[in-house]
Amino acid sequence: MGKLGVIIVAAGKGSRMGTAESKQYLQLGQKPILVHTLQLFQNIHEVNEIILVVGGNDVERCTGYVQSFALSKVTHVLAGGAERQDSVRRGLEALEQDTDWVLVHDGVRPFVSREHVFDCLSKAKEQDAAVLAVPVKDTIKVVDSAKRIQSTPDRRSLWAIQTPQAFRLSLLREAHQRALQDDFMGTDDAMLVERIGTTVHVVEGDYYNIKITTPEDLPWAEWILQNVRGEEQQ
Ligand SMILES: Nc1ccn([C@@H]2O[C@H](COP(=O)(O)OP(=O)(O)OP(=O)(O)O)[C@@H](O)[C@H]2O)c(=O)n1
Ligand SMILES: C[C@](O)(CO)[C@H](O)COP(=O)(O)O
Repeated sequence: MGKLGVIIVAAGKGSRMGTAESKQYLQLGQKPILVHTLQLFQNIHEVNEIILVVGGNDVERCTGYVQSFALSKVTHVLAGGAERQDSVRRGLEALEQDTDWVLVHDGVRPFVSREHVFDCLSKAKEQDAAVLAVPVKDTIKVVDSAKRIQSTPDRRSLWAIQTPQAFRLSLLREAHQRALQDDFMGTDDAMLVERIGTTVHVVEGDYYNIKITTPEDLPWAEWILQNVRGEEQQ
């Protein structure tokens, strides 16, 4: 079976949301967005440990959440880094030594379904590395800096990548170490694993697993909470 650790990254500034309060602390229903996400993983029996990575000024507030929402699996509340990748790396350093598998998940994706978390983890246990994703619905163009279309990739090969991303822990640690050595910065963990030559497998998720990013995501998030995922989150 092997021990399972989860890293929740929530140290971003939320600049695209544009609110005074960073988006992970905005209320969704009765609780901050980040608390919904944490409760989801707290309630998965197979999870042994959760590392929560937050902004340097938010460690105290989040330690308070751990107490008040009885998030007993959160063993560390750490300050993150300048980029998401730096925050994940700090989380990796904190995981217990005997951890075998790790899920990395965005603190601002509160609607991943339990079923898809298990699907992703199962695939990683077979193949070492797996991520949730959905097929893109739009036609995607490659556009240059002068806003001229350069090409149109075949949509059948395009997937929008989500989290969680699941890995054998030793593999993800190596991938982060190599990225650090090479001064490589990626926008997700899969990229770091891909570049060291390991295949990452895609597991189909669903379109409700949004990353709350811009203001129009907020009413959509409230709707998903009320109509789709409300029961699961309590
Ligand atoms: N230095 C960073 C940057 C991002 N994140 C986290 O990574 C996740 C996905 O990032 P994104 O949605 O881009 O969040 P922000 O960086 O906060 O948003 P923005 O780019 O609009 O500033 C979020 O949970 C965010 O808090 C992090 O832990 N550390
Ligand atoms: C990891 C991620 O959520 C997968 O879609 C995404 O890459 C995070 O990117 P961002 O630049 O931090 O929004």
